[in-house]
Amino acid sequence: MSLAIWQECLAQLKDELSAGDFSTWLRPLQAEYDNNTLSLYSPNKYTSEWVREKYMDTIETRLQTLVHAIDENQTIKIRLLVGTANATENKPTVKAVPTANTNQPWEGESKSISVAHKSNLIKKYTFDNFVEGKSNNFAIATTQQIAENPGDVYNPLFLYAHPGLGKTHLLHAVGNAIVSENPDSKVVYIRSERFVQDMINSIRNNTIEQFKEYYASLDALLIDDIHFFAGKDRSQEVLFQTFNSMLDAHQQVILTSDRFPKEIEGIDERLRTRFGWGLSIPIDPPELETRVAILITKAEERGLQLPDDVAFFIAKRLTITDVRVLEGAIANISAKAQFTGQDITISLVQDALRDMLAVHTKQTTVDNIQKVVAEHYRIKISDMSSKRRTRTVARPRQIAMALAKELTQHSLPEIGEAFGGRDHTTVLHACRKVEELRRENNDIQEDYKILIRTLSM
Ligand SMILES: Nc1ncnc2c1ncn2[C@@H]1O[C@H](COP(=O)(O)OP(=O)(O)OP(=O)(O)O)[C@@H](O)[C@H]1O
Repeated sequence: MSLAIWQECLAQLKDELSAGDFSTWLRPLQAEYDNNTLSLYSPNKYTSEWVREKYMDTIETRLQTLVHAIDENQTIKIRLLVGTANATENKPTVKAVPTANTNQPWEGESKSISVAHKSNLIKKYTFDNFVEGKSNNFAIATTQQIAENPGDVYNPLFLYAHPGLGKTHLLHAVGNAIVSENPDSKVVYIRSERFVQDMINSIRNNTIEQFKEYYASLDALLIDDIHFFAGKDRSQEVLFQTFNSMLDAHQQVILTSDRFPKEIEGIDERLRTRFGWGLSIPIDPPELETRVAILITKAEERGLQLPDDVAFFIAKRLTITDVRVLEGAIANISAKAQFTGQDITISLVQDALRDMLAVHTKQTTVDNIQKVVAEHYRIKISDMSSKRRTRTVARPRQIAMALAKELTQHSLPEIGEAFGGRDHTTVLHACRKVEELRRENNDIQEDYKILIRTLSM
């Protein structure tokens, strides 16, 4: 057995826990496997206590099930420690559960815990708990139409977005909606890695025809993270055949990727063209109001009441492009509030999110915004403060002012001051102008999004 068993366990828990809980508590654990012992290292005592209290039982049960699937007569020890792999502070807690034979291969094992032959739909991801905003309303409207008429309206549908903007959530939401409308329909969600792995196993076991038949029998196939196919020629060929026969038979296919179909490198031209045959829709990073709504919704899901001013406080500071960061923030706040028994106030939030906010504030100073925008438009930083009014300089300056307004806490007069002592009305005018330009001019809208992304990383 190898560390793969822990990875499989993590992959399962990732589907079950909220992304915030997963990335706050489980992702930071470092694992080490040696001599039939799985050691999990948490970065600090606080995380260790939380993991022990909330997740240890689940982790053990999960590992036990995985191990039993291979061999019922083995045992493994699980230790939860504070520290990193080679420098621990605490005495370990040792717990024993049955496990696999150490010499037994895990990867590619024909007994591997394949999930291809079930829907894999995660019930918690629905349209109801997907917060709508300008950044995603087109994607929501389209997927809802598909849910009502799978196979008929937009086929295939291609959703693309940066990580953490809700592609997976929407895929499950469509799947759940189709099944709830028609419980007999066969809908399958599958990650591309799993599709490839199942295909390899089928080739190895001489069951590729059954593999193809299985996909031919579905009403809807939801394939996540299609960029994973890059460079995997044989898998692309099988995907291409599967895809073609499904589209010909009006079976719904929805695919997601982190980029526009034509931009996925390492994918055969025929396949890329086919991806683009239906509709390709982006999901953009959530704007301020949507971030606020997401924070409030995620808090409600934990039974927490997040006051509006606190939600705005967080959303203005965490101008992220990955919603998991917002979920992580809520997980931290929730833990802090539970531990201390305090109400959720801005001061509690400042305390709970100290590190997160510090990292973020460092990046979103007006100076940094000016630097990043100047570099983007290849103008001098000094032109951010100069009196020059030619458009090549004035436009980027206005964009930088609008970004400063959106991403920092500075007032209009303070921003004006930072841009060569300009009046606050000039800043206000710049913000309005940029808003108008973003609506009317796609290039500016794209530039603006790229800049926000750069400044949020
Ligand atoms: N608009 C939204 N409303 C509510 N939750 C959201 C929204 N957007 C994203 N999320 C949440 O953020 C987390 C990450 O979303 P998801 O896994 O769907 O992203 P993704 O685009 O598939 O990311 P990746 O490319 O890394 O797989 C999920 O828990 C999801 O519920």
